[in-house]
Parts: sequence; C-alpha cells; structure tokens
Amino acid sequence: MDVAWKDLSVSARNGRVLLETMCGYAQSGQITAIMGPSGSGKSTLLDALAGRLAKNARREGSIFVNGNLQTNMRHGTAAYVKQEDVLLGTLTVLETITYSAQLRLPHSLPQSQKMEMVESVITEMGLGDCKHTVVGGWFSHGLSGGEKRRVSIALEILTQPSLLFMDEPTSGLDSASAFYVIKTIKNLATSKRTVIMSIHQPSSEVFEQFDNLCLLSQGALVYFGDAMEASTFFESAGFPCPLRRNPSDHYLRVINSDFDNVQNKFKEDIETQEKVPASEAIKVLTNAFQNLHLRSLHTKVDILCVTKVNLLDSLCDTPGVLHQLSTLTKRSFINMTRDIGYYWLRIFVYFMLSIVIGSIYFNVGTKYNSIAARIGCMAFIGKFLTFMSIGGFPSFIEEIKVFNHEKQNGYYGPIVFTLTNTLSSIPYLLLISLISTSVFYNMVKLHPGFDHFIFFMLNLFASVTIVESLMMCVASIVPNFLMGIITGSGILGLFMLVDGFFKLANELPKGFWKYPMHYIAFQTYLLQGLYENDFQGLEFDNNDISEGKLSGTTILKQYQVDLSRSKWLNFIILLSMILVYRAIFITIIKLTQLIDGKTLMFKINSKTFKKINA
Ligand SMILES: Nc1ncnc2c1ncn2[C@@H]1O[C@H](COP(=O)(O)OP(=O)(O)OP(=O)(O)O)[C@@H](O)[C@H]1O
Repeated sequence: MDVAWKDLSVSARNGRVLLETMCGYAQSGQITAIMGPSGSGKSTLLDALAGRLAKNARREGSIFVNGNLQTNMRHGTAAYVKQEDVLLGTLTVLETITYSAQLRLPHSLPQSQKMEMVESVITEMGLGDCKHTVVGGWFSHGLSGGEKRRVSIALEILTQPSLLFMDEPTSGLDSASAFYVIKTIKNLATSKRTVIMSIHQPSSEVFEQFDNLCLLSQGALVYFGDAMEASTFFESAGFPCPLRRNPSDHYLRVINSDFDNVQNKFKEDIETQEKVPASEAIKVLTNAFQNLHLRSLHTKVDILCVTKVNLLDSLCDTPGVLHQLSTLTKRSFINMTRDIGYYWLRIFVYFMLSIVIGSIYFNVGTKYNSIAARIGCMAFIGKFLTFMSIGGFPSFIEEIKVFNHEKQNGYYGPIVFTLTNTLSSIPYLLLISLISTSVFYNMVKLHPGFDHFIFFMLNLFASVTIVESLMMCVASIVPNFLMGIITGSGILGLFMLVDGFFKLANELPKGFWKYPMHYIAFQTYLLQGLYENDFQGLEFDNNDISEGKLSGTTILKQYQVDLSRSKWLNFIILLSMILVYRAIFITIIKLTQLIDGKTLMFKINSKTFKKINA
C-alpha cells in the first residue's frame, strides 16, 4: 500500500496546534521512520494517519491510500502496534499468539500452517525461550517489559498486514533485540508491505534499516526524505554529524529545543556547532529543507495521490463469526480460570459469607420474630451478595482493554465480545450461586423443597449476572477501574435504597424515586421473587398466639409485595434485564465508534470503494 498525506495538520479542541501543515508518504517495500524529540508529535502523526486520533483532536488535510482518498481501511489491511502493550496477563506467549492466529488468519488455512506461522513469528521475535511463560499481571510476575513489547509486535506482524503502523516498537528493548526486531520488520517490508513507525533513539545499525525519515520538532516537519541522505542535509545546513556519533542521536540533539535554557550550564561539554540554540538550528534546518527538498517532496506526494493501485485482497478471508465466537470464548474462559481475582476469590468470599449468613440466621423457623429475620436475611443476600459482584471489575477492565485494541484493529465487534463474555462467565456465575445458595439455604432452612431452592439459586445467578452486565456498561463509559467501581457502587447503592426494603414501595416519594427508579432497580424484582418464594405456603406464629397463625400471603401484603406479579414473572424480568444491560453495552460501544468517526475500519463495502475509486 502506498500512503501519501497532503496538507495534513492536527489541532486540539482547545486550539493548540499539535501538528503543523505537512506532507509526506510511505511506500510499499519500505520502512518510513518518524523521529523527533519527545513531544514533537510522532504519535500524533502516526495516529492521524491510522485514523486513531483522540476525540479532542481534529485532523485537517487529506490522506491517500493507493491513490484513493482515505475514509476507512479494510479489515486485515492495516495493523497498529500501540506504544503500551495490551495483553492478557494470564496467557502464555504461545497461547497469546495462537489465539490471535485463530482469530485472524484465514479460516481456509490448515491448522498446521497456522501453527508454523505462530512458531516462526515467535522465533523471529526471539521469544523461543519464554514461549511457555505467562505474560504476567498483578497476580504473577511474567515477561519482562522488552519481551512484552516483542509479543505485541509478533501479534501484529503475524498476519503480514499490507500496512503496519508501529508506535515506538523498540522502546524497552536492548540494542541487540531492537536490531533483530527491526530486521524482521524490514524483511516484512521488503515483501511489499508498508511500515510506518515512530521511533525514539535507534542505534546506527537500526537506523540503516530505514528507507525514509520524517523528522519532526515541535509539531513541524524538519526533514522528510531518504534516511541515508539526512546526514548530507544536516551537513549542508551547517550541522555535520561529529565523528563517532550515531547520526540519529545527532539529529535529535540538534533539534531538541526543550533544553535550550540549560545549555549554558554545560558549555564546555558540548560540540561547537551545538552551542547554537536548538530553536535557531530548527529555523536554519527548516529553511534549508524548504529550499532544497520541499518541491521534490510535493511532486512525489502529488504523484502518489493520483496513482491508483488495487488493494490487496489476500487477507480478507478472515474466520467467520462462529469460529471467532468459539476462539474468543475459549480464550476468555482460560483467562477467567487463571485470574484468581476474576471469580475464584469471589467464590471463596461468597462461600465464607454464606457460612456467616447461615450461622447468624441458623434454622430461622416460623415464629413471629422469624418473619423479620427471614426478610433481613433475604434482603442481605439480595443486596450485598449481588453487590459484591463488582469485585470482578478490575479483571474485566483488563479484558476490555484487549477488546478495545482488537476492535480498533477491526478483528471483531462488540456483539461477538458480549456473547463470548456471557458464555465464558455463565459457568462461574452458576458456580457462585450454587455454592452460596447450597450453604446458606440449608443452614438457614428457608422454605423447604428442591423447587424453592432452585428458584432461589436461579435468582441469585440472574442478579449477579445483572451486576456484571451493569458493570460492563460502566466500563464502556468509565474505563478506569477505580472510577468504574465508584460509579458502579453509586448506581447499586441508589437501587438498594428504592427496592422497597429500607422504605416500603408505597411510601417512597412518587416522583422519580417510585416512578421510575423503584421499577428500574433489579433488586425490586429480586426481593419480591425471593419473598414470594419463601413466604407463600408457609404459616407463622402471630405476635399474640391466641390470634392464630399468620399466613405467608398476609405477611407479603404487609410488606407491600405486588402479588399480581408471580415469582416466575419477577425472575423473567431479571433475565430480561441481563439482555437489556448487555444491549446497552453494545449500543454504547457502537455509538462511541460512530462518534469517533472510526466506524468499523473493516466495514467498508465494495460500493463505497467503487465510489471512492470513481
Ligand atoms: N489529544 C491531545 N490533546 C492535547 N494535546 C495533545 C493530544 N495529543 C498529543 N498532545 C500533545 O501534543 C504533543 C505531541 O504529543 P505526541 O504524543 O505526539 O508526542 P511524541 O513525539 O509521540 O512524544 P513521545 O516520544 O514522548 O511519545 C505533546 O505535547 C502532547 O501533550
């Protein structure tokens, strides 16, 4: 793919110019390196080209891919290696890359060939020794920073994308690793791939692998052209590279104006030519570039903007939705199994709390005082045990980071993610409900009968699933674990107040708190279902024994339980809430994509293509 950008500029919503108007190109078979001091706009340029700018940044100018004005890119044609590694900490290197291969390589490719590709990319990235090591997270130390970086690169080069964006691929790598990694990328580029990467401080050997150099300083273009000719350019502008200095170090030293104010302190230690403040040097270099190279750059860009080349079709044969579903469900299930914070810890705490509940309300009976005890016991279970399900949020946040990255690369969308998360979490949520209910139900001796026990368990299952679904919606808006937990707790706390326990339903202020909040809170249906399940069919001693027995139905009326809704109807409402919350999650993700203007990179259809080509 040939990429050309013309009159490209980026500004933040507050008016700050992040990238000044510039042009440039990247051709197939070549590596184009974007270099510059820290904060010079390398990532911004990369993001602008890849269509990944932050919401508050606006791009102007045009980007052409194969001579077509770029709108979106097709799935499999562009890959992006982010600056930070987004990996599931519970998987080994081999598993991480294998799942990615299953997810993205054409379905028609035999399994043996896929595994060969996985092994080969592991070898190329020097990960052979640690291929069975887990990536690592808060629960276990795993790969080093440099190894994680190489796994991130391996994941993206696996499919040999036609266009590869890389944000600082060598950061955290030692010089030998950096060299071999870039050499592998160079090999990839020579097989007609286009690589655009931002890079900090390449060694001279790494620098030699670059074809084109785009040098930025303070958001402006200082040099664009053949990487090897940069030294001639600097020399002609009066800044020759001193002997025994890495050329890239030299370029960055000359154009880094961040330290102009402290330069005087180190006068004796710096070369004569560097005594010129960088701000002056940048002006000289920019003028020299405009005089010597800008015209030829414009000519080259103009040619590339109109040179039509057909897009590669080779990688569009990606696996179908069912294959993606099964691969992602397996991956997610393994992640949930290995991350003790996802469910195991919760299962243990639920078990312990169930014993505590069982001991406190042990053999609750049917005396007059047992009525309040049963109500209190069920309210605690319905409120607090379900609330505790926000504990899995930090682990979910890690998973959603990977989802966001894979979604941006166009591997799959929110519907597939939601389905896989649902399928893989169901066994654990059932286990939580089964263990807890088995313990407290039998200790407390709530309404006898297997059908009553099962109903209780299913309600607990539905409610913890609702809390997980609600937290998914929270994560889609607040993808930070502390803020997410605060937001989720706030919402659940509010629901608890209006479910009819702390204040009976008819005594809640009508405006807002009863209508609609009482009916939105899932605990309303949970508690009513549990109360009906427990009280209906039982008889209790009256306060005054001479007044005879109190029927369960009378008690339910006193607690303002809406008996027109059967306990099963309450349960069905809970199940529907799971669907509603998960649908809200999908809608939020889709809306965010629309607002971002990144509507599914892979969803460009042939009609649109024909129109653009026309
Ligand atoms: N969305 C944004 N809103 C406001 N300012 C931004 C935004 N993105 C980047 N910037 C600013 O633009 C400048 C360039 O940022 P950028 O991340 O592109 O630099 P960089 O050259 O990649 O730096 P580094 O090498 O340190 O990663 C920085 O000063 C940064 O604060």
